[in-house]
Amino acid sequence: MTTEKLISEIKKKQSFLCIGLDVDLNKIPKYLLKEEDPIFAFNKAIIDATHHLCVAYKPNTAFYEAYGIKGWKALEKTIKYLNEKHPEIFTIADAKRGDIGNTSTMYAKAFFEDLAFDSVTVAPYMGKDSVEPFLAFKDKHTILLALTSNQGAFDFQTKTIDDKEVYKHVLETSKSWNDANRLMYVVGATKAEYLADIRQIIPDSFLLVPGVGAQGGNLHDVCKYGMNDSVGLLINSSRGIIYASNTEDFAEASATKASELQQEMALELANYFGN
Ligand SMILES: O=c1ccn([C@@H]2O[C@H](COP(=O)(O)O)[C@@H](O)[C@H]2O)c(=O)[nH]1
Repeated sequence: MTTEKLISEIKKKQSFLCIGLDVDLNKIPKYLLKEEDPIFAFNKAIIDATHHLCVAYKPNTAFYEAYGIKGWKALEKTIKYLNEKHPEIFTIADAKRGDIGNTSTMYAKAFFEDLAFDSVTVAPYMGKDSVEPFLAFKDKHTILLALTSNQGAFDFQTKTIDDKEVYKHVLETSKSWNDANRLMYVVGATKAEYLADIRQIIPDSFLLVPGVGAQGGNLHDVCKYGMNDSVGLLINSSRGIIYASNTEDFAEASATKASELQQEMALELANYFGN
């Protein structure tokens, strides 16, 4: 999907919500466990109930890999369902990959060609030759970890090298790479106070912002410092939406939570764009 199409969907739906499909079989309603594929049954119900409220879905691959072949099959069915039923929705494989060049190419083939995701998250620490194989896929997006939402972000990402924080090196260096116009960046909602500085370096790039909801990040603060003239934000919530209930009303309850966030987002868009 092109960035222009993503922006037009955001404007149409008045939403820049990304719903995280992080399926834990211990947390889904018990009666779904009787289904042949409980993970897909859960995802399908969540997607059917929420697709009009969000512009992106982000399955974190860990939650599928943990269940072996059955989990991977459920991931395949989920992305196929999204691509067939909702091609207007941006899809993110949250896989945090990146390796030497020929290996990165195989990761990119797995997520872009085989599974047909629109984007994949990639760790930047092996450098340019580990990221450019992902960028070589012309109609796809690579989402580079910049400043993550967890406490461990302070272990390396905010440390300084040559008087500059490591996450700033990631932003500045990567924006000169080939096809950098298709780079997006992960910045945690819990790090909203860094967004003004981040926007100085990458004013135009899209940011994937996890950490609203269960991790306590604040949507208004993210918008205040992170929104740009193209909106420039995809704000993710996973547990806060998909586990709103673990009884038969779980899909309806997820739609209620998603709708609350969508309404907040519509207000933020009105504040910024003045309509
Ligand atoms: O910095 C990061 C990068 C990725 N994540 C992932 O996003 C979701 C957040 O889930 P919640 O349940 O809304 O907390 C999850 O898949 C993380 O692995 C992140 O949280 N922070």
